[in-house]
Amino acid sequence: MKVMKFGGTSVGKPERMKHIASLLNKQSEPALVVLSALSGTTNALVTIGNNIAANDRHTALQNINALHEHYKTYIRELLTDEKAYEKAKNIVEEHFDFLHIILKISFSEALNKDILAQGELLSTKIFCCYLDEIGESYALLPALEFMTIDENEEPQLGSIRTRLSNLLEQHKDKRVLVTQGYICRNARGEVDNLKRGGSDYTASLVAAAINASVCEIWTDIDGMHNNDPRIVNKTFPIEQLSFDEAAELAYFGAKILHPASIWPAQQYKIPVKLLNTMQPDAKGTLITGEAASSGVKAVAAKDNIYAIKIRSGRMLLAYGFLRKVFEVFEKYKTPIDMITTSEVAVSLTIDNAEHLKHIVKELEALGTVEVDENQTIVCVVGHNINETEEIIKKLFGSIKNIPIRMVSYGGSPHNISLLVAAEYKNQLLQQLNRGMFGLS
Ligand SMILES: Nc1ncnc2c1ncn2[C@@H]1O[C@H](COP(=O)(O)OP(=O)(O)O)[C@@H](O)[C@H]1O
Ligand SMILES: N[C@@H](CC(=O)OP(=O)(O)O)C(=O)O
Repeated sequence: MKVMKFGGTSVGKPERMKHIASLLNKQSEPALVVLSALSGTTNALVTIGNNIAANDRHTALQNINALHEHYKTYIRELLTDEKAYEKAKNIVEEHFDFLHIILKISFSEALNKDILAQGELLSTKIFCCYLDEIGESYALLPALEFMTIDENEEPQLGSIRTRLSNLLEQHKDKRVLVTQGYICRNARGEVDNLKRGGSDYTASLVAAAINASVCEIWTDIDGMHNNDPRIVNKTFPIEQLSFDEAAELAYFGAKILHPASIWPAQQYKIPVKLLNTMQPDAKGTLITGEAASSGVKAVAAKDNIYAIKIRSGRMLLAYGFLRKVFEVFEKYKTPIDMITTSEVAVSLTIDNAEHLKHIVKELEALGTVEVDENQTIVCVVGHNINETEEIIKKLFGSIKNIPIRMVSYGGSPHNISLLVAAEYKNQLLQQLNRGMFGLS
């Protein structure tokens, strides 16, 4: 059995949803289909949750009504068979009734998670109405019955495997199984989620749990490109990546893939394919254990980075200083991305500023602290690039006229990261495209 995950952009329009069904029809093996919410829905639900949290119920109601209209139009365009349409209409009404009820209840984080779950619940149920209409035999496997996370928000792969196997056993005769991405139950049994973009994570967890032949991530582009196509004009798809290379790119901003989705596939040796829903014959990107070639594969950028510099005379010839610095970040559960040190200063970066004030206050006990907001990490990724002199030369030749704030080299043989102020990001991506790939 294979896993096929379709993202928000692949289900965002009725004709695309129809296209998914036609793709399923061509599969030579059974498929477990993971769907995201229609594009824009989760953002809209986040806004509605924020409105309710701020007790602005009037705006929340307006936003709920606008989303409701979107779904009414969507199912009208998707379904022609009256029976399937009536079924979809009842589903849409049921979920929007729920949102209206929530408007009357006092806000809590648990309630917010219920709001956020509506997108994937709606998309999968509506898709199943379309499968009814075209006479496809399928089963809907509710993610809330098998996808669980523990008290540390880590997926419980063992119990996911057991529960999912039981559900699959009940539907052995079906060639199409549908489930929701993103949503899960937490250790308290409440509805929760795998964080924004988490449907990719669902797909790779599910693939690991059922030992799938492949985990296909279907989106609106023909694979992982060598540079960010939203910023750089001339980019091209990469045919093959190792899991390590893909992890670096996903973590450092290549939005096509959620960073957490790498480890389950890597650990259970499930190949991952990134494919284009609207161009299903395009090669896409294959991600497997080993890199098929060396050299630079791609450049990616991660925004909203905070650079923190701690300067202290006490570092001179002292040991234990970095431990004290790290302990502060550990205390506030804030991961560090990049780090560079000199004899009198440590510079590091974080992307989660939730506890920044407290972190700075505690670091001030160790030295003078400076924080620069609005920084971007640009990373260059490729198998063993650190060992290739020619690549290093090209890289540093490409960054002319751009003030580089930090460089991280050697942490992994596959990644060289540069920190720049956000205003230089686009220029740097373009210059690297020219310098590293000869594309302008
Ligand atoms: N290096 C990259 N290669 C391919 N796509 C990228 C890259 N960096 C950013 N993207 C963006 O990722 C988008 C796909 O991700 P996303 O919007 O999350 O899709 P989905 O809705 O299918 O989950 C593409 O449209 C593309 O603009
Ligand atoms: N709908 C969720 C989960 C998700 O993964 O979406 P997408 O596959 O469209 O990135 C979100 O927007 O965060």
